Amino acid sequence: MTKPLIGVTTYLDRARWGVWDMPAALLAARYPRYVREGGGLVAMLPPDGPGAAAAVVARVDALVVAGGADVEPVRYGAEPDPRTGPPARERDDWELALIDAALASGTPLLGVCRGMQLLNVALGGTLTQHLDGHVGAEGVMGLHPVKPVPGTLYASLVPEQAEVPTYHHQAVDRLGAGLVASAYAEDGTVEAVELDEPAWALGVQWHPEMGEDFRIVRGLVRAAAEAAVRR
Ligand SMILES: NCCCC(=O)O
Repeated sequence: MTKPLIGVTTYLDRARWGVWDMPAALLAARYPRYVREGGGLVAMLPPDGPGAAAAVVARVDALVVAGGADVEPVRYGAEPDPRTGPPARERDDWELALIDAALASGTPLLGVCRGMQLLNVALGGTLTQHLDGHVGAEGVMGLHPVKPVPGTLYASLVPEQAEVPTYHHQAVDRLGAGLVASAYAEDGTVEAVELDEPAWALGVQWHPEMGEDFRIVRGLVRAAAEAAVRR
């Protein structure tokens, strides 16, 4: 059977390589490795006009919304806190359109860090613009335990408390419509969200691509294969 094709969003940032010094679509190589370890094929999805999102989603079997810049606060009705980073408007527009298209079409979706926050914002939720004292909030990747909520999709994939690699200074505040929290950190930070109806849409606040636990991405790829059969 053909492996499911997993679309992964990218940064758009200035980069230098060889004689080149210019804007580039960037994706940490950990993401393709993670998707391949999960059993999927990778398609990188650099920002495009939001009007292309539905056609792109129709051609992939699942979507990973990768980590990155802070979501522009106006997207969730907030004034920017001085500690919020500069906006990545083109990327926000593109990824919000991809998330809308994935949810509308039942395409399985995994949001990683920024991707989880964007999933929450896409559904009308809000973010805390800066966390004090949370592991990973002071500019250094850290590890902390995450506890699953029994009965959730996340708990079906990772039933036990797990140490996760984490790097973020923002977090989910008010949950978006139809989302439930499916894992928490010890300090009460929401660490995973998912839809409360039968659909494969999961967001995790940490960076699973930085670790060696592939249960989440294997779940995504299984769901992608099932969704491909239904199409
Ligand atoms: N806000 C973008 C995701 C990373 C962070 O919260 O630092």
